[in-house]
Amino acid sequence: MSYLCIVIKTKGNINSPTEYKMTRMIKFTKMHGAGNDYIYVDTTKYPIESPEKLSVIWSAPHTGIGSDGLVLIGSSDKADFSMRIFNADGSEAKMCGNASRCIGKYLYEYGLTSKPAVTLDTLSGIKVLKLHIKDGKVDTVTVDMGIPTGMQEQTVEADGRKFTGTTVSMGNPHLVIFVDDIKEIDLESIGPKLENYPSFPGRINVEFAQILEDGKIRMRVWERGSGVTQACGTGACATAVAAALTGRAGRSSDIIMDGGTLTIEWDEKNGHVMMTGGAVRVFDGEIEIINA
Ligand SMILES: N[C@@H](CCC[C@H](N)C(=O)O)C(=O)O
Repeated sequence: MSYLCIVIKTKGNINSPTEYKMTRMIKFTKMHGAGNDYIYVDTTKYPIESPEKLSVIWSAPHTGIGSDGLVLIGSSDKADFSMRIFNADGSEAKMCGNASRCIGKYLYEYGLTSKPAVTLDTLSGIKVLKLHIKDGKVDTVTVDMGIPTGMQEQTVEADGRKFTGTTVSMGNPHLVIFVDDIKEIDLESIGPKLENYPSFPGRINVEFAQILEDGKIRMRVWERGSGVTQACGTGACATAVAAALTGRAGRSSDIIMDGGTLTIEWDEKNGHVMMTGGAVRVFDGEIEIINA
């Protein structure tokens, strides 16, 4: 396991001894789910006051730790633990599929729980995580992502092209667009235009997807508040739902993203979407913040 110590001055002056007295070390863990990487902080031990600001500073690739955002693990009076998720631009989202699996691994492997099923309080309700354990480690996690809502056909225009997609909310909003050849899509150019499209005043996550010959689904994502990421758990669920609704796939799909594959099952009986995939701890670190 690697260990990293980074000092980032968020405010203050090297010549000011008073401000130096106000520094604090925060332990964090960098984790990824299918390449979607976040900085995880256990706020029961390391309370954080301005996560919106820290997410921007810490997520920066060259001057920070580098990540798609910041995830806070906390206590809850409604569930075993709580999760808050901040994008790299500091905006807070209601739900994060990849982070919920990583939290399952974090809680079990750092001894915060010994239960194979954990409840997680999120801004999008309580989620149940089922930990699949192999040789004492969390191998994969299945998350009950709840019932999708807001499914509607939506036509949008960007870079002189018209696209018709399906909106799906998995607690956070997604627009899923199926295309014949995903390689033709310039995501860096089209993504921000659709994220900020006038029809979506709260902005939106955008997925481009292609049905492959073997029935699996190749998907690339532009995430609201973080840009192109290697994977999006809620986006994978939204893609599977959109594919099933439009007759492109059945109720179970493998969604292949840039950083890995997630298996999504949309239960016909109760309408819940179940997401299964891996979670990886990259390294632990310590970072200094100056509260002045
Ligand atoms: N990567 C996430 C979703 C993170 C939040 C999203 N960018 C939003 O603003 O809604 C996932 O794995 O679900």
